[in-house]
Amino acid sequence: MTSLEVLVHCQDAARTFGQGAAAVVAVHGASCRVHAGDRIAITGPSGSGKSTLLHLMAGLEEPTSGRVAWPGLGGAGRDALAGQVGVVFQGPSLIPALDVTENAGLPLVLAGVPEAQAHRRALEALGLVDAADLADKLPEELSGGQAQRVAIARVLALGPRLVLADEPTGQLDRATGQHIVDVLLATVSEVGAALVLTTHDPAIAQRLDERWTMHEGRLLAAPTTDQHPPAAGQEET
Ligand SMILES: Nc1ncnc2c1ncn2[C@@H]1O[C@H](COP(=O)(O)OP(=O)(O)OP(=O)(O)O)[C@@H](O)[C@H]1O
Repeated sequence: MTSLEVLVHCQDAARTFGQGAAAVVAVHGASCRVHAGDRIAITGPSGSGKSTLLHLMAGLEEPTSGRVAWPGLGGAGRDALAGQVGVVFQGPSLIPALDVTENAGLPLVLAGVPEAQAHRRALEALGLVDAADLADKLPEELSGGQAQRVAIARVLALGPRLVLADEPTGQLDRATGQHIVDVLLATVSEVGAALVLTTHDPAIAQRLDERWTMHEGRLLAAPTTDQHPPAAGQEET
């Protein structure tokens, strides 16, 4: 369910990599808002700027011009985001030497949560993604889909208000990918977080309530007002 609380607000946010003749404008001034409870898919061809926009929303990249703010997450600065924004990456992202529970609890430990508490919250999050039986395994013992469920648990353990998933199904077969989207949709609802997910796969994009499109660094079809976005299938043209 969406609300009018704005978690992320991009105002003409642009990101250029490199300088001079070698400069690449990954994102031209993008303006958009993500509200509490939103479930948004960002689609677009390879190199169209989806990951870069997601990284701007996560505070992992700074805009080279324009502004990104997180009014519903404590303000304008990236420092306020710790624990409130979780990112699920496309590829393998688990630490090989740590078991599944240690991986899922690592961000909490790094944030200063006592180890016993981090362990308990990691186990709870693994339960949410139906991976409690994997708790003692090492990443090398997991399938791609299992590893991605653990990566989702690692984000959920933080108790985030916003989950940003960058091609979370990109390295999985279609059926496993659909299952991972099921898990993401169910768990963000359960913990009350908003979800923004990038994907090449139209079948996956259809599963979310809203679809935004990127083309050559430009964000198309992203509502920029505080109004509720139109329901799926009724987008403005
Ligand atoms: N760190 C970087 N340094 C230089 N160029 C970059 C960097 N990150 C992205 N780019 C460039 O910015 C453009 C947009 O890349 P981005 O990864 O955001 O696109 P994408 O739509 O997510 O692509 P894909 O679907 O293949 O992941 C590309 O031309 C890419 O090469």
